[in-house]
Amino acid sequence: MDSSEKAAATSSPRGRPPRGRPPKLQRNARNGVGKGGEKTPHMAALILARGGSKGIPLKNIKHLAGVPLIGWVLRAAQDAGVFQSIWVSTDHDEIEKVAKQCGAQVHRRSSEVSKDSSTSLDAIAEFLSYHNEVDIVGNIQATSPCLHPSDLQKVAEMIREDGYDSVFSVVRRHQFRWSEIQKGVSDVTEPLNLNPAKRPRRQDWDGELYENGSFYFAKRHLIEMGYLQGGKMAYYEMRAEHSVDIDVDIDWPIAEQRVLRYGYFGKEKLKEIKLLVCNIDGCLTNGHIYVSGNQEEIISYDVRDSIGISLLKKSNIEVRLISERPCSKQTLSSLKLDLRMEIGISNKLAVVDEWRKEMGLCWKEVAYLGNEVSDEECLKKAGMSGVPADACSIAQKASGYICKCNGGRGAIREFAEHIFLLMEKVNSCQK
Ligand SMILES: CC(=O)N[C@H]1[C@H]([C@H](O)[C@H](O)CO)O[C@](OP(=O)(O)OC[C@H]2O[C@@H](n3ccc(N)nc3=O)[C@H](O)[C@@H]2O)(C(=O)O)C[C@@H]1O
Repeated sequence: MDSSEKAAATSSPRGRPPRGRPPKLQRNARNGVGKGGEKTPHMAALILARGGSKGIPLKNIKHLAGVPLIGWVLRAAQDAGVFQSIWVSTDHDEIEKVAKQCGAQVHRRSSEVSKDSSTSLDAIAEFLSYHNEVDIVGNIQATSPCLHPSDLQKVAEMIREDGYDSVFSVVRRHQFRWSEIQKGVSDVTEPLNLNPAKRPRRQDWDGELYENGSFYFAKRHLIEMGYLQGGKMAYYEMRAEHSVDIDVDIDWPIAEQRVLRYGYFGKEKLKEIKLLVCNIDGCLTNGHIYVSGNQEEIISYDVRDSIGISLLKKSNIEVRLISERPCSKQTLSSLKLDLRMEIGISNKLAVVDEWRKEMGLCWKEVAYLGNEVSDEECLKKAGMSGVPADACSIAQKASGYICKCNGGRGAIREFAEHIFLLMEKVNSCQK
């Protein structure tokens, strides 16, 4: 358990009696806690991802730190191990494709619940009307990408064990609020949650709880009555650093930094990278080969990539090249990259495995940049994996990072920077 997970486990969910309109629900047998051998209620994770988004076009699948936005929460949901099914509800073909690549099932929703004016509740209710098997829905918002499986496990327990009907995420803030000055109504402001004569210090004040939009869990009956929050309600308090809400486009770069520092990168702990293996055609080059009259191969590469390679070497990360095609060694050596390479390799996994054993490394210490079907196994095994933006979909699916740059056009340099960023994360966790 890393330090962030440990603190998340100590987050304090506290139940509050419902106030105001939401009705109190009767616990029924179907949603019961499993006494007397009843079947475990079906808890479905549901990520709403419509195609039209206000600020950022196709926001839900835009790459954030190399991963499509929905990919971050899908990974957390999958690794939480508490859901009987994991769904993306969308009205868009491209989002459907990406959701399936990320391992989710897809509910194609109607245009009525995909409008700018449609609420999340409309879309969740529609999903439920098509899925009778689902008893509890965990609506996880892709716009909060720093979610961890441990958060979801805790909430599932609150619903299954403690009998809550609905649980939603909140974050604690220490913010002083002031009333609005409104022309003709009031021309002065008043403190709303502080006494200016006794301004509390941060450590003397518990702050206030705000919905942070990360997730909303609710039982079927509640949603069918038109509520996402109600019945026996509780909140789940998330750590402030995990609480990210991408609302407007200026939130995007902040979220990217946050996710690199505090996001969830999978079950296996990241290790320091010692070797980067890079496929030649389509990663080092753009895949084009020009053949001269005397059968000489001419390839092109990007100087940014050779800079990336020297930066990696300076950081003591060895770089090696591999290729399925018997490329011209003469052409490659004229690039003066001074890298060890193996060409004409039908089984890349066997070669990379040999290399890592020779260097005394485990797979977690190996990074792999590939773009083809023949790279799939290495991408899956490597501690860090990346593909250029124009890699084939099989390689993209197997990879943890999708570059913005194409192969032969800066992808190595970009992947190198991603490795350096993650190395900072590894090192800061070790301190
Ligand atoms: C559960 C709920 O009410 N969510 C609303 C949230 C929530 O109140 C805040 O996050 C709290 O901080 O606010 C909204 O949040 P937003 O518009 O960013 O939507 C959050 C995510 O849900 C998807 N979505 C939303 C509504 C809908 N009918 N279909 C969808 O696919 C979006 O694409 C996005 O990935 C808002 O800003 O108006 C609209 C959302 O509907």
